[in-house]
Amino acid sequence: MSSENEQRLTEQTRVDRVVNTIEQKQKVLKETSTELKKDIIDVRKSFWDDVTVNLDDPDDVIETQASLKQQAEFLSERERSHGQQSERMKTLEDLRDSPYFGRIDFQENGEPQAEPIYIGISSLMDENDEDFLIYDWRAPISSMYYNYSPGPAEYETMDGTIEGEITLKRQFIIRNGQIKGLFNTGVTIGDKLLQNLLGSESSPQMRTIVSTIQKEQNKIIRNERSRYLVVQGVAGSGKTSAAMQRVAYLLYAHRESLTSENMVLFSPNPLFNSYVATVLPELGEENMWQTTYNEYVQKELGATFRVEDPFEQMEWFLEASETSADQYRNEAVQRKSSLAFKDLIDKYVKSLETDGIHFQNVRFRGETLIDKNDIQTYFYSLDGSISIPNRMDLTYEWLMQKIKAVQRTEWEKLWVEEEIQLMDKEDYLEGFRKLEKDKEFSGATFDDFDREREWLSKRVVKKRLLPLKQKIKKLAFVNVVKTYRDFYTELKNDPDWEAIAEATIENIHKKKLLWEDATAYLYFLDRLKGRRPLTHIRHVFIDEAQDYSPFQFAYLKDLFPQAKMTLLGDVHQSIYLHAITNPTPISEGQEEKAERITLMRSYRSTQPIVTFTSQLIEGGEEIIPFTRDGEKPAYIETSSQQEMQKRTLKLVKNLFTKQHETVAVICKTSRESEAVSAYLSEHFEYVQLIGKETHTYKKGLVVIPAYLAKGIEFDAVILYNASHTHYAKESERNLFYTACTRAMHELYIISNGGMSPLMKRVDRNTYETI
Ligand SMILES: Nc1ncnc2c1ncn2[C@@H]1O[C@H](COP(=O)(O)OP(=O)(O)OP(=O)(O)O)[C@@H](O)[C@H]1O
Repeated sequence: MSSENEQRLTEQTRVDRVVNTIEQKQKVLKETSTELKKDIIDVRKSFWDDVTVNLDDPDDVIETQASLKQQAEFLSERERSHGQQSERMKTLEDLRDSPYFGRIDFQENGEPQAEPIYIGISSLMDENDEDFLIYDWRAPISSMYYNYSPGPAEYETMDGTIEGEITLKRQFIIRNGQIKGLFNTGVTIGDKLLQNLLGSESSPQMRTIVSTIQKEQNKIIRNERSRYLVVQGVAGSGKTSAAMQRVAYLLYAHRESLTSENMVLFSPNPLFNSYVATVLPELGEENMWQTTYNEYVQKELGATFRVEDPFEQMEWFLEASETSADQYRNEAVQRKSSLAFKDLIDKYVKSLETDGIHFQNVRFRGETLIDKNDIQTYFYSLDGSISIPNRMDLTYEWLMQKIKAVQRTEWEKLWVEEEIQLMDKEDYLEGFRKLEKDKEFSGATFDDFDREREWLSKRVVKKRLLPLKQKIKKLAFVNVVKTYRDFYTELKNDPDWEAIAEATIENIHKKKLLWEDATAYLYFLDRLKGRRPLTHIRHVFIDEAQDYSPFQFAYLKDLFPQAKMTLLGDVHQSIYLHAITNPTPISEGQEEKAERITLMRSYRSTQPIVTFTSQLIEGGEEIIPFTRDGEKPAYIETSSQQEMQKRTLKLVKNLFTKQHETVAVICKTSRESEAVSAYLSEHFEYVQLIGKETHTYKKGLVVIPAYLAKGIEFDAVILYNASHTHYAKESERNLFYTACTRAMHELYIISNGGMSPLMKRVDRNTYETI
């Protein structure tokens, strides 16, 4: 038998043993889980039997509450354990299928021999719970698997650095408990496992990469030091993948103190959110709070304004002309995203410390209860050294006192009597019952009709005043919009700002806020009313961070003051107007305290595709393609819209004969996507048109605007209408590049008329013309 076969046999015997242990453990777990489940059902059934309910006097009520609480805690503790057992069961099931993917033999200095360390998605102890059969990929010792080739190696533990030598490094593909592939890696890693994975077809759901994490990516995943970790990585370099595995790593490494509730991920759009949502559950971890910056902004401001979203701004930009209105807006976007603009707001807010904040009348039933001028006078009578938000809180308390006084006089008014008359029977009865109960508790007697009336009147007033009190609590008595408008009225005096300020004021009048104004307004609002920072969040992940303006990033830093931040992006994929020529949070030198990691190796696309796409951008020659063969990208020129559509149709048909899972036709705008989708729908049963609200997509044909394709990937991409008139502007280069880099295996570029100037510097030998 060849030594290779021998190796395989020995390893398979070990796999069999491990699978056996897993099955044993599953059996035990199943038994305890069944018992626990039975327990839970019993507790639920007999819940009230074990609770002493006695409401006779206040002491009894407290005792009853305590007894209820105890019983509920007992139940939820059981349920939690049951939940954990189900999780473990699922992990064991995954391990049974594929127990591990790696092995290193490590000889610690001073030890007589090397110990084999097997690495999988979760740890597993042997039958006696003494030795590790599998180490979790996140365990300190496992870091060597990712960081070293055979030779000297070390890893960090709580007690210091352990040094030694790796004498063997082996990769496995195990499916269904059977070894399908086994590769020993030498000093130079010819990563066969990675080769294998990258060659496979795409999926509408992101995959985990734990078995093939690369050294550079591992630095991102296990980084513990930095307050701000900035990753600049070329398209397809595994930034998002690294971010997701980093979340899993942190949850494991700090499992005593960190849960998924302490983390948030900002994604570029809802589609992306669902694209990555399967990674953590696959790794046995819970998903964190996933949102988009737009979602956050809309939630905060949607009740006050119709806030434009970033995609609308993008559509405007893509179709913008040379008119002066468009030019002004372009200029406004650049200015309003800058930190200099934030400083202007700060300066204005400073002036508001002494004068200028507008307030609203506090009104009740159509009448002014407290005049806005009185509120303003009160506010500015407070000590000027107290911050504006704190003075707002004091004003709130003052207003509540006033409301209390109103409450005392209002109940005698006629409307209250009328409302009691109109009370429907249910309400009346409910009030009456409550009254009876109050009587019981207080021992009071309400024998006469008047006393009952008084009690009901007070209730009516209290109920009616509740919404007003709630509004006051939210500081609705501050007229933020008007105060903000004044800011622009002042700016208008500056000739440089006049046109922009005028246009903004007009929008504010219409209750409209453009995307470039949203952060500025939100920031202004917070400076006036104060916002409680989200201190429970300890890790913030910002994907596609190049799309955030310096102002937006500064806002997020204020919102999450206790958090470490991981920013992932690619300067060449900055597609938003504010970011194309200005610095972004991932540009060099933007965040002084940041640690930067640069990823230059691209994994997504075949070598010919990377060779092609890297010529589209400045400095692209430094991108290192992962060696994976494939067809050269193809350029197709047509002479009419109709022909372009027909050729696209033919291409799609042809691509699906090649067993691709996902084929995307990437258009420039949503309007174009709609038209292409309508055309293709005449010939295909299932065409998925992706819009800004789309949350998921399935395998098959996808038509998508380029700016929504950020972060995701497809087996084959057809870049639609890459004509010289359609992708004409230099400012669209990044969008063009982003679209092309979505392709994993095949890329086609189709145009109507001449080729886009953005392709002019691409070497003709690196693509086919068909
Ligand atoms: N170490 C790895 N092992 C296996 N696959 C990897 C690895 N790193 C990246 N990939 C694969 O490469 C592709 C691109 O990864 P990912 O989407 O994380 O890159 P990205 O840098 O976020 O890309 P972009 O900026 O272009 O959106 C994915 O299919 C991912 O699974």
